[in-house]
Amino acid sequence: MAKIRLTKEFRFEMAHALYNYDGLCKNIHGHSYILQVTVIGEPVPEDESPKLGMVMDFGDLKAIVNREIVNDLDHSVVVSHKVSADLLKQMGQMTERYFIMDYQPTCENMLIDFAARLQNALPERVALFSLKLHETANSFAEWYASDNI
Ligand SMILES: Nc1nc2c(c(=O)[nH]1)N=C([C@H](O)[C@H](O)COP(=O)(O)OP(=O)(O)OP(=O)(O)O)CN2
Ligand SMILES: [Zn+2]
Repeated sequence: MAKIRLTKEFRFEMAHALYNYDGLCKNIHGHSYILQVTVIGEPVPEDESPKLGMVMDFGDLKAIVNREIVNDLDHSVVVSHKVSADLLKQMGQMTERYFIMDYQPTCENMLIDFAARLQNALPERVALFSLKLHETANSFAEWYASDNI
C-alpha cells in the first residue's frame, strides 16, 4: 500500500540564551518557534476501524507533540547546564518555568532532542519522517530520519 507523509504545525514561545556565544544571542531572549512534525505510514485499511483511511489521527499527533514538547517548553526559559550557578539561581527566583538542558539550546540541538522524544512516543505503525524548527521568520533547521540512520 502507498506510504503517505502527514504534517502538523505547532507554535510555542520560548526564551533561551546561548552559553559562551560570540554574539547577542548569549543574552536571554525569546522566539516564537514554529515546529513542523512530519510522520510517514500507510493509511489504516480496515473498514471497521474508526481511523479508516488515516495514517494517524491528526488529533493523536497533536496530543503526542504537545505532551512531549510544547506543553513543557511553551512560555519557558531554556539554558545549557553550562551557564553560571548565579544565572541558574536568578532564573529560579524569576520564573517557575525553566529548563536546564545538557546541550546548548540551538535550533539544531533542540531538533535532536525533539526527534528522540517523538521517536519514543509515536505508535509503532508510523515513523518520524522529519522535523522543521523555525527560530525566526528567516532562520530554521531541519531533521530528517533518512539523514540519521
Ligand atoms: N546555527 C545556528 N545559529 C544560530 C542559532 C541557532 O540556533 N543555530 N541561534 C541564534 C540565536 O538564538 C537567534 O536565533 C538569532 O538568529 P538569527 O537568525 O541570527 O537572528 P537575527 O534576528 O539576528 O537574524 P536576521 O537575519 O537579522 O533576522 C544565532 N545563531
Ligand atoms: Zn535565539
